[in-house]
Amino acid sequence: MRYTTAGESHGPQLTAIIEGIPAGLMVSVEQINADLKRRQQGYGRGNRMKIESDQVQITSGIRHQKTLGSPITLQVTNRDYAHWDEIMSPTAEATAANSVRQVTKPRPGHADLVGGEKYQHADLRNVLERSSARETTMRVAVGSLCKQLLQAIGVEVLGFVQQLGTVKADLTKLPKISNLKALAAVTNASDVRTYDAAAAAEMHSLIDQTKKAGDTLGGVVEVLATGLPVGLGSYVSADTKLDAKLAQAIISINAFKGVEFGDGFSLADHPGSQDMDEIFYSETKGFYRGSDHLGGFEGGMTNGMPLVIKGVMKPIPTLYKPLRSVDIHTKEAYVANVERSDTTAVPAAAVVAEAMVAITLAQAVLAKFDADALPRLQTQVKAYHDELAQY
Ligand SMILES: Cc1cc2nc3c(=O)[nH]c(=O)nc-3n(C[C@H](O)[C@H](O)[C@H](O)COP(=O)(O)O)c2cc1C
Ligand SMILES: C=C(O[C@@H]1CC(C(=O)O)=C[C@@H](OP(=O)(O)O)[C@H]1O)C(=O)O
Repeated sequence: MRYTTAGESHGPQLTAIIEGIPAGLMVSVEQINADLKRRQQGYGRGNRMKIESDQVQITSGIRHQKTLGSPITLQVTNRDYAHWDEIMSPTAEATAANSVRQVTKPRPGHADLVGGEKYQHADLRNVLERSSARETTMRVAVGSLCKQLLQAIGVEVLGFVQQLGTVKADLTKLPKISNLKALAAVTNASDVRTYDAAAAAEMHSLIDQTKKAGDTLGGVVEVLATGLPVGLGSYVSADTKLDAKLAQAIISINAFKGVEFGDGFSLADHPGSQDMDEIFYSETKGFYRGSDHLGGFEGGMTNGMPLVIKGVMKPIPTLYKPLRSVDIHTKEAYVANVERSDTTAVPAAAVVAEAMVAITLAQAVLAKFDADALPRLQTQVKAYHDELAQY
């Protein structure tokens, strides 16, 4: 399964084309729209989210709510384009407004300067329009479809916020990972998308203070996945390791700078006797582990324990109290351009991370089992589970 997205942040629309989803999957458009809404919510976002109301349109690959096996096209309109058509029209000639409103003072931490140098753009708007995380809308739409496919074989995926700025959710309050539905109910009800109400209140006031100061915040998101078949991915070659592919998927999200599996960097704090997940066997469960310090991976393969992956998001680079920069035309020192911006987008990024994990897991499932038709895929997954139960 492969997909691509297209679209500029203030252009007419966003598009995704997905190829390789099996035929016969019932698709809920409501579920895709609900995930798009989850990505739009989140305390600390800027005014753009008041303008947009992301709704997917499906224009190919699905007939009477069921996938056909052919490429699926998803589209989301940018409502803000109505305010930008003179600046962003794909077809009209440039007007005087375009030269007056050129972006020439690159923002430190955004793609502006390097993108301008690399693509020879004199107007850095040509960079920021595509480097904007507006693009993650389509990843969430694709991820929502992938979650529906994964649910059809018993796999659930959920992303939430573990830390916002310096405020950390209390891990001892995390509901049981085996009950992702309960955790989803708690985190979806929170506008900072965390499970710890006391931490959520602190996150709110930190966001308020930071916004007042013209500054921005990053944080840590966590994604869990349950019900995964044992043995997705492989140890045999560097490019078959599924944990490596998941790390790439997380780091591909705008502003993500680090990734951890299970206990992650703190694995270094303990001797091996405390970090390995010991192996047990029972007639009913088969082989199982007593813990999940390694986040569900051994040898680049899923080991049947929940997948636990975390990613760190740096603070938003655009500051209302802008940082020092240099005008690319005059070479004079200035403060950077101020675009309308979020104070923090960690709650939204948790939904994007969930989508990226769902896409990567769906790709692994479709590489291992039948990818033509869902009923055959389901039969194969069941036969595989039955076979492993006899191992
Ligand atoms: C959901 C989401 C919303 C974001 N919103 C903004 C924003 O409003 N302003 C901004 O400067 N960066 C924002 N970012 C981060 C930039 O897109 C990102 O820093 C930029 O593309 C440069 O890429 P890099 O940080 O990965 O190097 C957002 C990121 C995400 C995931
Ligand atoms: C549009 C979205 O996020 C945008 C991501 C973003 C950036 O630089 O990444 C900058 C802002 O764009 P604008 O200047 O239009 O407000 C955010 O709003 C979105 O998430 O849908």
